[in-house]
Amino acid sequence: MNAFNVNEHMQALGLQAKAAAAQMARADAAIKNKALKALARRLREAGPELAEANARDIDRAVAAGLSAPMVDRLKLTPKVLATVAEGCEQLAAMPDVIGEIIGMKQMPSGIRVGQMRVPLGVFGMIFESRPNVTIEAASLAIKSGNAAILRGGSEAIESNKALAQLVSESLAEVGLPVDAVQLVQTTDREAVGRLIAMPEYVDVIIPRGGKGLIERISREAKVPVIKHLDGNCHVFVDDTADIDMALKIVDNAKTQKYSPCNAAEGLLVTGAVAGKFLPLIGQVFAAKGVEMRCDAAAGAIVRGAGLNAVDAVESDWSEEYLAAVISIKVVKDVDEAITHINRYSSHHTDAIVTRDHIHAQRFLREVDSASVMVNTSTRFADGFEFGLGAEIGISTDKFHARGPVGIEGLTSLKYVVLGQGEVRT
Ligand SMILES: NC(=O)C1=CN([C@@H]2O[C@H](COP(=O)(O)OP(=O)(O)OC[C@H]3O[C@@H](n4cnc5c(N)ncnc54)[C@H](OP(=O)(O)O)[C@@H]3O)[C@@H](O)[C@H]2O)C=CC1
Ligand SMILES: N[C@@H](CCC(=O)OP(=O)(O)O)C(=O)O
Repeated sequence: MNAFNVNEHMQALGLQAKAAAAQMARADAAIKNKALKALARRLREAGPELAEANARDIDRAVAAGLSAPMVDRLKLTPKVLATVAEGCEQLAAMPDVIGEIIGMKQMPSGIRVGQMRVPLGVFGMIFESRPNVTIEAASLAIKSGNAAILRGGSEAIESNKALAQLVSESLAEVGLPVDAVQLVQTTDREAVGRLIAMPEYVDVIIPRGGKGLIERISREAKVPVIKHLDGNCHVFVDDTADIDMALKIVDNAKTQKYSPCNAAEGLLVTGAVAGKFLPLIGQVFAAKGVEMRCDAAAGAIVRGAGLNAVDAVESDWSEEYLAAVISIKVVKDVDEAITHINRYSSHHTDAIVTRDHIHAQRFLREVDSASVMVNTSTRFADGFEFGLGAEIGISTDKFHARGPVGIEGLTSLKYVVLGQGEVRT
């Protein structure tokens, strides 16, 4: 048997994706929607092959000593499958934006100028070991008329192969090219190196992951990149905050799930309310086993309430724990909070809890993050929650797409010009 050749494999995926992209770009909206509904049906009716593939991934992850939240992220429970199936159906029900022409205006020369929404072409996506993302990316690729080459996390390879099979069957069922969504069949990271350096086939790369991934992409990518990076998200409790509301929000932002990029990793509290708020949230955290890494002022209050605190070091302010740990700092006012966030946050999502309209407005304008929130939890930074139907991920880039990326983020606008024989003088 021939040895698996990564280079040849990636070359083949690229070539096939390019051909499929042309067909997807002109595919009828009704056919794409039919494929999405077929995929939803297959996910709901998935047989033992999928469950067995997922069990193999989970067993391997447990044996390798992966943390509980990371193993959790791998699981294709009936609820996860129902949610992704529902996501496909919701996308099918959404209007098709491909081919839409907007802003048509008559110019003094007589020509009419507008913009048409078109797919990006082929996107390559590298993402974490969360198999539901395979379906979210596949369904968004179909709806937006793109072709996708997907490289999921190595811990999820078996589940991803089984899911990719369902996607292929759904595309084939409605007569769309099966190569519109392809999964990289190896966990060899050399494949990532190839995927990000094939400008002849790939129009854009969407990396979704932590710093190591991004360093490699920034060094080696030869195609445009929409970065979906780490989330060092903050909640700032202002001096006029409703304390009960702040408790609910901070608790949810930190503890509802520890592994997502939109979970809070830093808590900032103004000195005016720290004495009241920190003992209360400290009790909530202590009961849930959340380690509190505090600056001197916060530590004194937390310890004064009879709770444990760890002294924060400089690196804690930039840390994305993805675990039951939070950094806590007492700040003087909204200015210090904004300065701290702009210096240490990963520019993903940050929230203020306040009753002061001016402070809320300043936070929204001055915090330089993809999503800025008032009186709610950072956990809401999500395409589904923002009404996009589904999401490719949360872009921490400023260009092309920022924040949760849905259908429109996978498209661009080209100019269309309609004339009646006008020429330029
Ligand atoms: N902004 C967003 O939308 C999201 C961001 N994230 C972020 O992702 C991180 C958590 O996921 P985690 O699994 O730890 O992320 P990693 O960055 O470790 O892995 C993500 C993907 O990148 C690959 N990868 C990582 N490093 C390299 C490299 N040097 N060369 C080639 N491929 C590489 C991994 O492959 P392999 O399996 O081989 O390790 C995996 O497929 C957090 O920082 C989180 O915030 C997560 C979800 C959404
Ligand atoms: N938008 C998603 C975030 C997804 C996410 O960050 O995933 P992961 O880091 O793999 O746990 C949500 O809140 O559900």
